[in-house]
Amino acid sequence: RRRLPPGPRRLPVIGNLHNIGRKKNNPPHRAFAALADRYGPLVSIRLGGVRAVVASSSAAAMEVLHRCNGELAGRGSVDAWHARGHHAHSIIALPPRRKWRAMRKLCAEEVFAPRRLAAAELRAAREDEARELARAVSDEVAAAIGGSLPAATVAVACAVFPRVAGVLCRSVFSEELDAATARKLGEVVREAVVVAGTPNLSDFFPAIAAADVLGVRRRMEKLVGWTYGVIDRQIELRRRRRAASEPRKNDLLDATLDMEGEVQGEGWVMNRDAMRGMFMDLLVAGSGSTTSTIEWAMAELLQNPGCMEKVQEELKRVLGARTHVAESDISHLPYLQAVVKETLRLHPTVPIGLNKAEATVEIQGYRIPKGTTVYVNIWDICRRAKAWEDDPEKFLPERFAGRDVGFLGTNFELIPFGAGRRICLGLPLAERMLHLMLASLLHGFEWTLPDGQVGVDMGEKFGLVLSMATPLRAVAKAKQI
Ligand code: HEM
Repeated sequence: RRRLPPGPRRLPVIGNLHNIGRKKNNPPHRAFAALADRYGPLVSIRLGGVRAVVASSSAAAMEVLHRCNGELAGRGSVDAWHARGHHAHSIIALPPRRKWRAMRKLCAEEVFAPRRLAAAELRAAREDEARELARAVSDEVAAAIGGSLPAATVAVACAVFPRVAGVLCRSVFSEELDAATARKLGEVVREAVVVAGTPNLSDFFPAIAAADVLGVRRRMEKLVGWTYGVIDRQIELRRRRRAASEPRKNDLLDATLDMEGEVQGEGWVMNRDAMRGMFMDLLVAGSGSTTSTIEWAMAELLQNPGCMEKVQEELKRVLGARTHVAESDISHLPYLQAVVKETLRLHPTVPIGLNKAEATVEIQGYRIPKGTTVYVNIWDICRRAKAWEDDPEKFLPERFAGRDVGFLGTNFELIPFGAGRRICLGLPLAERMLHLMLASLLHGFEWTLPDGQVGVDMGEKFGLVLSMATPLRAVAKAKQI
């Protein structure tokens, strides 16, 4: 008999909103995991006026992101993305039709294609930003020693964010941001991912979305407006340079300006709004998730001194007397790669995938009607999958030794970047930045917890990006290489 997946009892009007609420210590990915414990890998819920299904096993994820992906690659609606009409030009928010395809293709060709990533100037930019990260920490250590302290206490995400933003801006605009703008962008991104990711009444009761009861859209408008301002300045700068016949940069910005004003099919035009939408997605989606992953990795290593020692020994062995890490080193650093995989497994910074059924499909014998929001609980799958039954909650990079399990979207027990048609667009760049920046932090310094601190607060701050609730501060001491 065709039927919906099982699920908890619904209350009038709110449905199951009380099951995912805004309760502290019970963010949606954990609340969904609790429902999966009780009802199985496919759970039916109703969130206000929205019918939804949560997929929480690698087998269910494979159905959603592979077998039925043609029908399930739609995007659930997030009202915050409507701020300043951003959703109409956002790769993240657009339905999987021609405009979304064209924008993805353009970014893939101009930024993320192997040929572009291998270009000498872009590789140099990434290595340069990783060196800058080490230099910024060194400066803090030197200042502490100058002030007669033996080492510096570093706010890890604050040190990493400007360098990640630097890579993104250099990859997209061939420009760096000045220090003040990079710092402010860090604050804006941190706020935007929480504002846009927190459960919002407007998402569950679309009929009253225009009232913006919780003020989410209004808050988002300010953040989007500020980021558009940064993007507009880059566009204007390039326009002036092109008008002055300066040499082309042949980057994504040049490619979009070449297309400006042209009708691209389905009636959409490459104009300033389309550029703003596309560039903002790359800056915001790329910077927050990458920075938080590096911060989680450092937090895990600080609490697992054996792993810290092992990864630093590997770096020392492979790099020898060299002080800086090159991208070509990464393939010789299998333990570092395992540390990154294990971090992404335990702390996938995009914890929940947000799909929408564009047609009715059948999954594991259940019927998923057209229009259903299909959540993929990436966080739960990465901890629950049978493949991790050997203490899945433990940080254990060794579990990857001799195992051909990657995060490229083919092993459904490890899908921190999603899979299928909407797999993370920035994956190839994220992968490079994660290894390079983490290696730079680990190779140059001894890291410990601040004096008197026992353990790290691993509490999570839920949003579009799952970050550390208490930003990590760690003590860096220059290392003899
Ligand atoms: C550790 C870093 C990152 C993680 C864990 C991550 C994870 C994800 C995930 C899970 C998705 C959703 C996939 C789905 O809907 O099924 C996604 C989408 C996306 N990511 Fe990433 N991401 C990271 C870095 C980046 C970077 C560096 C960029 C760009 C510079 C980027 C750009 C995007 C975009 C544009 C999308 C939307 C794709 C679409 O809807 O078609 N991400 N990412």
